[in-house]
Amino acid sequence: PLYIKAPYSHPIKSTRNKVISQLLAMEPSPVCATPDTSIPDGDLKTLMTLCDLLNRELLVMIGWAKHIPGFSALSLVDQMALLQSGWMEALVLSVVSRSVGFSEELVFAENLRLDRAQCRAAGLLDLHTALRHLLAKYQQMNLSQEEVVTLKAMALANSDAGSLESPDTVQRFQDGLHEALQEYESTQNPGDPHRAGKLLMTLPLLRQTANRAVDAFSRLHLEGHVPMHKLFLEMLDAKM
Ligand SMILES: CC(=O)c1ccc(Oc2ccc(O)c(C(C)(C)C)c2)cc1
Repeated sequence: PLYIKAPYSHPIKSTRNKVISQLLAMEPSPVCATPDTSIPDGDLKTLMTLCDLLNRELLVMIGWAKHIPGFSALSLVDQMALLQSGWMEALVLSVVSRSVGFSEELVFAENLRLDRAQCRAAGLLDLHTALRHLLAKYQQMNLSQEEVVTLKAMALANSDAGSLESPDTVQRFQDGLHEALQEYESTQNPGDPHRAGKLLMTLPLLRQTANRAVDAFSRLHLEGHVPMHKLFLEMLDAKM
């Protein structure tokens, strides 16, 4: 196990938690922005770069979900239903967890960080405001990487997709993640018996923030100035 100087000089306890170890192992490395150098710098270029980034993040997420313990036990129909309803929450949680170390910016990618003014210039002020509100909450909580990956999986599992083929199997999927979180917190944060509950109580604001992001993109799409990828539009439609 890795030994680093913790405050009380205990070695970092490697989590025996199989589910969380699997989530950590399968966490995809952050997607990088790939600006199209043929487009001159400007707000439209920023938007198109972000759109391309999001499209690749969606593809990565679909591959990631299969590795969440319990997800593959679902029918393909239910797997797609959870992805279509939970994708925005999972992506929002990713960008928020990447941005916690920054006071003003959103870290969409390591090579694409936008502050409030840049977001406003690109027509994303609503998005920036909504994300920073959620970010403030998570900044206070000082989330571990284990907690981030577990919350992302829970956001997908708990995304309240309509018309599931097998609600019982989804419930068991949720229960497995909940049990993993409980076990993790009881061993890693015994000093705060409410920690697991506090994390679950951030999910309503995550849901609200994701819905605000969906609204912002729907407005952007209706304005029609910026091309959007087909997959993104399909996933956006699934949220309407
Ligand atoms: C024009 C267009 O389609 C578009 C514009 C901005 C945009 O910005 C984002 C990029 C990645 C990303 O992960 C997120 C969320 C965190 C909000 C999901 C937003 C995405 C798509």
